Amino acid sequence: MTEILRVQGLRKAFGGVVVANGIDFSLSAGAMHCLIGPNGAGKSSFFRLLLGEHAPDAGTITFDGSDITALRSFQRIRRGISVKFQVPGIFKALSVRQNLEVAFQDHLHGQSLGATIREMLDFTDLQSEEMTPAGILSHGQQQWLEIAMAVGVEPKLLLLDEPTAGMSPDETRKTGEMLHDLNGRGITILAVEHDMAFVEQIARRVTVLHFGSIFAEGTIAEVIDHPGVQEIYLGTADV
Ligand SMILES: Nc1ncnc2c1ncn2[C@@H]1O[C@H](COP(=O)(O)OP(=O)(O)OP(=O)(O)O)[C@@H](O)[C@H]1O
Repeated sequence: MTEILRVQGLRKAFGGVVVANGIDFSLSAGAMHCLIGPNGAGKSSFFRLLLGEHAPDAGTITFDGSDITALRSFQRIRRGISVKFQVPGIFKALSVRQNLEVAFQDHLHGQSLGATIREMLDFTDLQSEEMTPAGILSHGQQQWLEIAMAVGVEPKLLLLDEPTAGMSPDETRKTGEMLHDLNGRGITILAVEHDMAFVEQIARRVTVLHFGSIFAEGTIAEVIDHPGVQEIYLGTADV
């Protein structure tokens, strides 16, 4: 399979805190992959490095065949990387439709803008909430709106930081189905997730990050069976 992402020797420290300690990581195009690890392992920082919000101290990031290490965030987004962070990025006072318009305004215009908004309203089951202020949607609906804002621009790679945090079991299951749908449309997905049932629902392969380093990688069964993985969650393992 074609490789869509390759990270080599990625390193970043904030003073004495090393958030990425020489990460080597790759993703095949079409993958659905989860990144797990204890709190503070560096998962969100890794996303911020991929998106260009943090400049690495060392290492390279190759995306879709090009070295993007020196590119700024907006340039990476234009090349097809989209992200949904943990902190809600919706405008609560604006309607669902206005949120989608804001998210797509740099990429889509006229008929294609209208068509994509309709498609995303259908995809998220938010058709009847089109004019509802986003702030009064349920927590799950707000998360889906944000996913729609991230995917309407047709990314090649979608990064999701804890997409199911705070969701009910039903909302979590539905989110898993949505991600399978997106993956079926050809979008490569990399998700940070704590909920192992959800990881099992969506991921074919899993990478475990610990103290900014890759600790283990494999299928879910391989990772769960890994002797050190249980220990790092209990806080007793060294890298
Ligand atoms: N801008 C920053 N300046 C200083 N320290 C930072 C910065 N960003 C992150 N850190 C620290 O780096 C470490 C990794 O943080 P990060 O948020 O990447 O971990 P995480 O694996 O996503 O954690 P969680 O699962 O709790 O979200 C933490 O100790 C955090 O406090």
